[in-house]
Amino acid sequence: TPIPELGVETPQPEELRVELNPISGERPLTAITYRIFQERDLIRTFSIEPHKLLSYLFALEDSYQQVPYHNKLHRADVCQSMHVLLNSSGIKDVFNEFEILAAIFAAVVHDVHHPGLTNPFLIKTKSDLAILYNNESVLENHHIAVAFKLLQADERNIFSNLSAEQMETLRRRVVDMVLATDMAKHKTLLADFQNLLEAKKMSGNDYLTLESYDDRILVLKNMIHCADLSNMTKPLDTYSKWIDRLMVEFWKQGDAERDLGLDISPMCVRSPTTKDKHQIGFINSFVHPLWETWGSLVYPDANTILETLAQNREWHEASLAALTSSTTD
Ligand SMILES: COc1ccc(-c2ccn(C[C@@H](O)CN3CCOCC3)n2)cc1OC1CCCC1
Repeated sequence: TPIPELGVETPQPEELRVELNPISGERPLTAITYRIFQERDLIRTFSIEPHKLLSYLFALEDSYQQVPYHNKLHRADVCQSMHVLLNSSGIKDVFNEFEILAAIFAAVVHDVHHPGLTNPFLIKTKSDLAILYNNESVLENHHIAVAFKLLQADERNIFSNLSAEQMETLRRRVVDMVLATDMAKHKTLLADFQNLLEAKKMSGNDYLTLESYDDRILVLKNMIHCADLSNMTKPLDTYSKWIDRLMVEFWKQGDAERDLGLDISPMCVRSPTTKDKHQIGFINSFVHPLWETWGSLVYPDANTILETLAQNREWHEASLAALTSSTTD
């Protein structure tokens, strides 16, 4: 039976549509994720009970701390970006529905209940989370634990119709992908990705064939990492809104560091040039190398993304030049 467009059968679709509209405004994560699950037919394929999916997504939306950037909007953004990346040319037929379920789920839970603080801050302040996770991928471990804890309630267990073995593999994939969003893993993750693509190029196949679990999850790890670092590849007006949110979050951490008599993290210093300088540095060090590698995998699908990334970097360089010239006048 086809899944009704609004998720549930109703004799008054118009009234329900009116009801649901404000939800998509207040509940962007639920609206986007539910739609993606529907479009990818995941609800039917895995016999997910719609009311359980809504309960779980509502719980995810409500399980967050009031932080300006790492909140449900960012999660919705990463989920939507993941949805698009999964359709990239050259890989759209590579992954099966189990991997797609795991990838969308990982994106939607990847930073649930984020405190708006960085791993280094949590570690140097000897926070409960750092003690609990022994300084190792502290936030990422927390997000995974919260995501699976929420699943334990029967009315939220969207995977109740998966076999034990299917659930075990899904959990493994989700843990692997969310842990891969830890920036501390970036260099290794990208190097492994580049080695894989080099090896595939040597094999001469003009399309990607991925046999082992390790190769397949390596591409998915880089995909969620790309989705997580996709703000800089978006049109400038969207990108600059993300920057403003993130800077408020980082400046608040900087204030906490000062109040605690700790060194203020470089990115958390309130100064007009901080924004541009660090964006340029972050794009050069992390974002461009990653997206350039992704672009070689899905060539030519990411060309527009790479052009937008270059334009955004130039915008920062121009505003930095304007700022520094005005201050030196
Ligand atoms: C719009 O600008 C940015 C947008 C995003 C990021 C950024 C940094 C790390 N990440 C990824 C983590 O948040 C991964 N999280 C951790 C917690 O666990 C889950 C996964 N994202 C950095 C950005 O700018 C830089 C920082 C200040 C200036 C340059």
